[in-house]
Amino acid sequence: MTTRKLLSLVFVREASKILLGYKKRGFGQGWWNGFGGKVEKGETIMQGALRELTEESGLIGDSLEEIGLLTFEFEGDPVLLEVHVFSTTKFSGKPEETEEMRPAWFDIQDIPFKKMWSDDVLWFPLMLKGSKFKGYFLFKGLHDILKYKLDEVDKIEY
Ligand SMILES: COc1nc(N)nc2c1ncn2[C@H]1C[C@H](O)[C@@H](COP(=O)(O)OP(=O)(O)OP(=O)(O)O)O1
Repeated sequence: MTTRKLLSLVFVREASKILLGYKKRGFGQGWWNGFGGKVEKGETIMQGALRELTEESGLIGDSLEEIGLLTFEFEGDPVLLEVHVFSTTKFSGKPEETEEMRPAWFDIQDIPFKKMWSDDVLWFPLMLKGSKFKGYFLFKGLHDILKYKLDEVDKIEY
């Protein structure tokens, strides 16, 4: 029987730059990603996204927009990851290194895809051009994508 784990993933944008965090520990350690994590009991996905953004980057987000819904399956693992992707250009504070993440701004022409999850190179172009998207990815191990489906959508519907 499969179960679903809810997670958030937040990207902060400014002009032609995007803020990524280098994951220092845990799932995705050693790779650059947005900021996010598990949605906790009693909080909405949006509340979880805002909390994780602050915990991992020191920034306080404002007006997060949900832009993507990604489902990840890992071969042999009955737990599906349902990752809700958010974007914002509105925030306060300064990015600071935390126990979990080291933030850095990247030009959108210079995103370090070789040091990121292998699905990112497939859906980032949709995010960067301002589209909303839904995707499913089946992984073998942590690197290889066996199959995937990715669609641009008008609206994120659950
Ligand atoms: C499998 O492909 C993935 N690609 C991308 N780009 N991001 C992913 C993928 N799988 C998971 N993620 C994101 C979703 C979350 O933002 C983080 C994982 O969060 P984590 O497991 O670290 O959650 P926390 O609540 O922060 O964990 P702690 O228990 O360490 O606090 O990666």
